[in-house]
Amino acid sequence: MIRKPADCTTKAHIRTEIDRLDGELVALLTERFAYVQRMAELKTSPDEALVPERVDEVIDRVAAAAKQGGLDEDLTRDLWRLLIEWNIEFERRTIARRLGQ
Ligand SMILES: C=C(O[C@@H]1C=C(C(=O)O)C=C[C@H]1O)C(=O)O
Repeated sequence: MIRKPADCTTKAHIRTEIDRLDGELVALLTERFAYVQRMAELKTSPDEALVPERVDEVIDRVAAAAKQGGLDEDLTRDLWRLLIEWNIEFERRTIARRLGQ
């Protein structure tokens, strides 16, 4: 049974819910990454990996959603910047390898 934060009366209750949510977050990040992998298949040059306007658009959107939901905006920007930088490097490496570069 899922407990809302206010219904948690022990640290164990809270850790159970955090572990549950971490599992869901990893599943979502895995699903997101599958689209990044597909993007790397569609792009034809490592130079296409970084799309600065798109990076800004994604980060601005998640930061606005975080702010609206009460999550720290700067934390969200930092997390997504790290995630996207990693994805861009992944795309660069994957495309370069495919082209034998
Ligand atoms: C997925 C893309 O490739 C890169 C990865 C992004 C992401 O993880 O959201 C965003 C911009 C791109 O630099 C894309 O071009 O949209």
